[in-house]
Amino acid sequence: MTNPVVNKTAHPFDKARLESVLAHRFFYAPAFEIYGGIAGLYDYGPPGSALQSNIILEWRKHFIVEEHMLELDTTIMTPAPVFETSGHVARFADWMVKDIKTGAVLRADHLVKNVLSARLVSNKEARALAAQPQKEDEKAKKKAKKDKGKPAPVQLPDELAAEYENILAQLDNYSGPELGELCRKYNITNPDSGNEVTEPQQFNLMFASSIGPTGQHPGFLRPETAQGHFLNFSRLLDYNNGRLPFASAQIGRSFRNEISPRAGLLRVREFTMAEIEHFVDPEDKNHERFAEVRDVELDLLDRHVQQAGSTQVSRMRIGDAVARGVIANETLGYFLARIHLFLTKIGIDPERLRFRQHMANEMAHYAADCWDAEIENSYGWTECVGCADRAAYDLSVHSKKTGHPLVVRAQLPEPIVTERDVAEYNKKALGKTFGKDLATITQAIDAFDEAQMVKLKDELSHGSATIQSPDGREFKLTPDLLTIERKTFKQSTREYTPNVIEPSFGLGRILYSLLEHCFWSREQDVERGVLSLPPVVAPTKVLIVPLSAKDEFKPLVKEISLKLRKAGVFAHVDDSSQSIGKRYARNDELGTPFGITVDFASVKHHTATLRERDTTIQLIGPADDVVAIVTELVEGTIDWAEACRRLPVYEGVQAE
Ligand SMILES: Nc1ncnc2c1ncn2[C@@H]1O[C@H](COP(=O)(O)OP(=O)(O)OP(=O)(O)O)[C@@H](O)[C@H]1O
Repeated sequence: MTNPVVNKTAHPFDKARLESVLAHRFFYAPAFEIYGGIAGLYDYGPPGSALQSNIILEWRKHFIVEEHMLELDTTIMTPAPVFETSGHVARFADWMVKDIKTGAVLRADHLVKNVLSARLVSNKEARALAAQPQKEDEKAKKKAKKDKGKPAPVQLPDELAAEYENILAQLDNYSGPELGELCRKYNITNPDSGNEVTEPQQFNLMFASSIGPTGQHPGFLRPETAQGHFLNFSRLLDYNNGRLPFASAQIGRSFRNEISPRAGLLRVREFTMAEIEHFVDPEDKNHERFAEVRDVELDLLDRHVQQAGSTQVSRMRIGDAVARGVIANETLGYFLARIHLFLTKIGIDPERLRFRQHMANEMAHYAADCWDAEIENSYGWTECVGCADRAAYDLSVHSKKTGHPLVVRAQLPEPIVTERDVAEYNKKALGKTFGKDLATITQAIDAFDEAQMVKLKDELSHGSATIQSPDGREFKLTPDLLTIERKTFKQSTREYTPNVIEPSFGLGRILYSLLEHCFWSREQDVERGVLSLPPVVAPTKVLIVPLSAKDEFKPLVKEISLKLRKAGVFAHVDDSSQSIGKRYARNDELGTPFGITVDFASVKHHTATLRERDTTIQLIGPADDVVAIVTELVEGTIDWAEACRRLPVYEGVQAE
């Protein structure tokens, strides 16, 4: 028997139904609800927390354990100078506009996107309507009734629709003033009120605070975990025996004062991130394990395609994408492939996953290349993981600011021997002639390049030379004060600032997209929602269902529970008075992949039935075999088809 096929597309995805399941089963809910709630803050309930923990567990295995990454847990509260140096105080901002009458605040790029997308949808509807002969049948009447009060769709001229498509394809490439121009040019107003909006202004997204009772030390809640990695670079390097490349990893909370958080978990003000900083030699960005992922195929949307106004992806092997220069280097390509493998392993639909390259204006000025893993959900394509080659920016700025060298000293395989002219000073004579300007003179000469040194040597050989200090003063030098000698230098180490490749995951966005991708309704009953979460992330792996709460079932239920616990399988006993069918239905909504039923026959023969969530097929076997098989299913060492080969199908009816 192969894996039985389940028709998950029998009913179109029903978002309202999913939302009701998520609220009803308490996956997550608005925080502080009984105080009226605050936009962008959510609490996770038992299944949501367990799902997030399981995603994190898998993330740790897939990245930290598999790649020997150095795990960190750095502070959230950060003194202001850190973010002044990193550029966040000046630049970690979004463009916002205000409704000129109501004062309502909107994010400028989201406003343009929402209004133009809505106009394109309306245009499509109008064209479809114009192409159809007007029918007065029951269906048309019903639709007219449903649409009552809705504005009639508006058809756009072809060129205007094409302009809108082009703008939307490269929306992230516009600056604030350009977004303002778009609002004026295309008459974009606040959709809630119809009022005009102000010119875009920058709004910094960091939550400001102060550290200590005096208020003397301003601080911020971190908007990402990255700075904690950079500031600890020297210690990490030391921990790694001074060797590169290596990666640090951190899972923790970040905070962003988003302008108008909407779209549930997709745009919140406090969220969990999982970030990796992979430190690499700028002269060698090849990756030791690249061959392992060379054949992984990704849907890529490169910047040239977007800048030409298209969103057409190309499916490419990661090996080819790096070889053709579509992706800047092997290390970046390696991580894109590993991100793809992780997301699909936890249940993201590969057909709804793409990698979009940042356009020129969108990318930070220091970044060498940047790709976002975007997942399609009912809100559209959503960035869930950013993956950037940040070059040497972060380590360089912190090192410059603090004077602490954040560099690597690598032993060269062969020492480099060079010859150069250097100044030999007669410091006694120089001090006598120039007094406290001695240091100014020697520093100016030591900073000379080769050509300047040759010129100085030549002039001195003719009797005297005049040099200029950085503050513009001139000093006349003679051969008794200094000579220029040719010297040989041997360099056996190389000092450099590493480059950083940074994959940065937002767990809430991944978790929500996963819930959408896994949700469907049973063909025979639209009310019966199912979350087909893979066992690896499912909150509960096995539901144990005795026929009733009667004492006679208890010993076997206890025995099976204990054996599963010993095997490390998270199981839950439901001995409530509801029918078995209802108990299974509840657990289908919670995403529990397997059920073990204990009935009178089980007690008598020491057997149990094993039910699979998606197919609802039940197998029967000795209780110990069922425990062993379900353990393997949960660990992913066998699939359901293999379980069906090992145990006979149960033909009874008790469970559904
Ligand atoms: N407000 C938010 N709510 C939830 N997740 C977020 C939020 N902002 C960022 N993330 C997550 O953190 C990841 C890395 O953050 P990054 O700074 O690259 O996002 P961003 O480019 O600022 O996102 P956006 O453009 O959508 O605001 C994102 O890919 C996303 O998964």
